[in-house]
Amino acid sequence: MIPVESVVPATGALELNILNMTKHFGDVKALTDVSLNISAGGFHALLGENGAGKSTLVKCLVGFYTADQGTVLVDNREVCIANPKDASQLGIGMVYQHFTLVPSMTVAENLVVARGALPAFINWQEERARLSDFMATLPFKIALDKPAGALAAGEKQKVEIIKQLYLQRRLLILDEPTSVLTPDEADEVLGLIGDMTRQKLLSVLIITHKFREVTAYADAVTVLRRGCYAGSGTLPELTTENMAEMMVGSPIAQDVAPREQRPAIPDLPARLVVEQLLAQGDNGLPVLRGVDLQVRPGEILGIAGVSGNGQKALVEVLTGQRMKLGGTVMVNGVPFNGTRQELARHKVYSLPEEPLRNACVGGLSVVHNMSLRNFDQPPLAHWGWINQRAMRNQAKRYVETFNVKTPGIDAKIQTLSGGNVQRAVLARELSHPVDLLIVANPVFGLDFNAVAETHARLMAARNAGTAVLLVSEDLDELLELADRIVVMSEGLIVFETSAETADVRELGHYMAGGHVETEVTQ
Ligand SMILES: Nc1ncnc2c1ncn2[C@@H]1O[C@H](COP(=O)(O)OP(=O)(O)OP(=O)(O)O)[C@@H](O)[C@H]1O
Repeated sequence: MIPVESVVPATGALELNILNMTKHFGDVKALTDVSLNISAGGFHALLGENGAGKSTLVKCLVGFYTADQGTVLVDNREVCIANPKDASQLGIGMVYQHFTLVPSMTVAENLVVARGALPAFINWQEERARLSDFMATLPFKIALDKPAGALAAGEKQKVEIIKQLYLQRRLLILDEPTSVLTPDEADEVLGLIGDMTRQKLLSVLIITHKFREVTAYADAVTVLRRGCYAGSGTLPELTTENMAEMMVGSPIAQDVAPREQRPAIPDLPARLVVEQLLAQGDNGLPVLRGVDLQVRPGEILGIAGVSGNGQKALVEVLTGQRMKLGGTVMVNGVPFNGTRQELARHKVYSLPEEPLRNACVGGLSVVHNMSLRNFDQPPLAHWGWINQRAMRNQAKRYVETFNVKTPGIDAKIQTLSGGNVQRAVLARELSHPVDLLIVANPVFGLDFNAVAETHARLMAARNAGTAVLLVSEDLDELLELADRIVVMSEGLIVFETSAETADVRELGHYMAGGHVETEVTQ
């Protein structure tokens, strides 16, 4: 085996082979004998259902986990990647779903610090000049002097990618990199990376659930199923159906009922009424600046907007996780502050963004997380006594109905794959009669079957009379599911349209910061 230092070549895309990689977590076999080849300059997609082992494979590759077995070849030479530093020395970098920037440092400082091994004295003039030259080679612009914490999610993700390019990576691993980007931003970023692969400057391994991205940018795919190699092939030869079939055996198409077949929205008073809502962000600056909206029973109100425009704070205020500074929130005609009692009384359920962080206790078991909403109520509790068996039975039912892949109901929820955490929270929040449902990016990280299932569940809830507030950065999702769409920009609702007659370009205009000074009507 060649020591890492002697393999590091100058620059240029690297060829990577993973041979027979196996990884266990206790009794869970997350990877079994998986092999994968990425050609130099290849744009390779790694596909698989939630829990198939994709993250485990790339984490083994970058030295975050140690595989139990397996060989990694870089440019046909065997290497040992014992930790992320080894991967970095080989020119292998990773962009995660979550951000790794230091919020209080500027973009320039983040880029320079990422280089590591800094001199005692940093000549900022030189660094700035070098960074400006580098930025001039990129098609998108980011203000180097802005603190990373002040950037919107899409911009942060661009900086994460810029950081990897600045570090002259030879293989870039992208783990669902476009989840927080608009389709245009995604095309911009993937287009740039695609150009670099064609020039043989970079090889790419991308994990994505979006077939559109695979067909538009990848030249090869490897598919995992239940931790095993399930197939591979090249594009454009492989169709979306071929890939879906490899992922699951046979694809399930669960279509959402077309708009015209939906029950009409009952003529009832609004269930959620928000007026002139004000709130501050974590940085003390206004984040909600007078939000007005209403949602009626049997209606889905879609909130469109580029992330970072107050949507997260709105969900937090409505679910009692952030204080409002002014305005009113009424549910079923009475003031509502999102306390646990009020949530239960008015049957308000929610799926916030990043459910592992915002809707779960990571170190608790699946069964306990699934009981967080009702552990102290019948049938799980009587006169203060918690019935463990009832709690376990509820969890087993949820796991089965929502097809949550977990080693068992006693596993810590933080050990489930991202998509399965999402399913577990959906199961908890959607298994009761729901009067008001507040969901933010509900299919983030879900595989295609789970997306169809989740959309069908949201639509079923709407058709059963639930008032649904759906925050989504995915316009297609909003156009498919919502009855009305409003656009949120800089903490305000700036535009409203019926989803049926919505004009995507007009929505895009307001999402990009265009304003209109008209009253929003219901
Ligand atoms: N740290 C861990 N401890 C225990 N089990 C784990 C751990 N990490 C992953 N697993 C298990 O390994 C399996 C593969 O998970 P992994 O996260 O690799 O899937 P994935 O394909 O990336 O899924 P997703 O699309 O949902 O992100 C799952 O059964 C998961 O529960």
